[in-house]
Amino acid sequence: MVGQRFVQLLDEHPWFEVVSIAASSKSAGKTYEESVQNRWKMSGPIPEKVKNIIVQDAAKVEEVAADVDFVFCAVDMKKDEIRALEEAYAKTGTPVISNNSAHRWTPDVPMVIPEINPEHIEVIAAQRKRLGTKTGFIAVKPNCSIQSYVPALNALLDFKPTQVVASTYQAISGAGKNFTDWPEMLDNVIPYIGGEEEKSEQEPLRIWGHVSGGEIVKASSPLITTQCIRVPVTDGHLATVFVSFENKPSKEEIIERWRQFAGRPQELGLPSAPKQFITYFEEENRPQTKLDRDIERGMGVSVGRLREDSLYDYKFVGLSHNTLRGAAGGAVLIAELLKAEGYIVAK
Ligand SMILES: N[C@@H](CC=O)C(=O)O
Repeated sequence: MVGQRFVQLLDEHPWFEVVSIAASSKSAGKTYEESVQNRWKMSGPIPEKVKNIIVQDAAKVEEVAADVDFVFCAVDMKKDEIRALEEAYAKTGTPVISNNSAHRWTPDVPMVIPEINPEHIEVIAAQRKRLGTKTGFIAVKPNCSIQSYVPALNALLDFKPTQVVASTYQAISGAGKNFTDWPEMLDNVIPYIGGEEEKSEQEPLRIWGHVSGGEIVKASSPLITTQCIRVPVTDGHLATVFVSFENKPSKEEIIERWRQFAGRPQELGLPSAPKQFITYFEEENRPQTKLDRDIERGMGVSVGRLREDSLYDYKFVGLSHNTLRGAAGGAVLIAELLKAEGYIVAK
């Protein structure tokens, strides 16, 4: 599903053109249209420009890499196989922008939300040395769920958040499914998503870490605990968040920080960057998954229901589109940042 989102987002992209699509040997040799037959899950049609591309075998690394300036990677394989595949591409001198979790904790691989930690891409120099390449590297995006609460907390880091409790209400597209292939989700809630709570608690700390000695050193605070729940919606991960601070801000200060928050993508005017990264809703019944997930073409984050709490300092609700900002769109934005900063160049 993320692969399909990439294809959809890259159609008409002002900087990037899809020239090659690679998959397992099972799909190799078919046209892209044949390979996704009956499995196309996007709302629009398959873009004309890619329909007749002959799918290559992703395992034939040298062959695929010869045709491209960089690759996006979203695959369903074992983690050690993904690590090896991505490193093999990087070693051919090809940048890899990955949606997979395999390299999220490799010390010299940057895991980036471009508005939050663009400076982590500096670590690429050390990674290139280790991989023995002047031009290749791997950069990854974090898990989709954290985008529904990390941007809102990031805007408040000056007030030193100490404790965070987040519960995520995650769409079924996060599991690569729709209601046709997952009927069990109709009229149902499943209180378990394998590995999700660990990712949701740990990945924000890596995003808030810093580069030192050619590695990313993760932050030690705030303490984060999460519960991740699968809910019957197609797209959009919503989070309810409780937070306490060392220096408690006023409600007005928080809303002002959210409204003002912009980062490197906005400064550089990157094509996929939302103009307004965080939108605060005053209405007490917003953000709503269905109404607000597409804000800023699915690349913005919505927040609402900010109020004082009886146990923590504040509570609020956050929402982001999991396959746009949280997956393919987030990866395209990373690639745009890396191109603008000179890390991705035409071969
Ligand atoms: N692991 C996530 C993927 C993001 O959409 C999930 O299962 O929802």
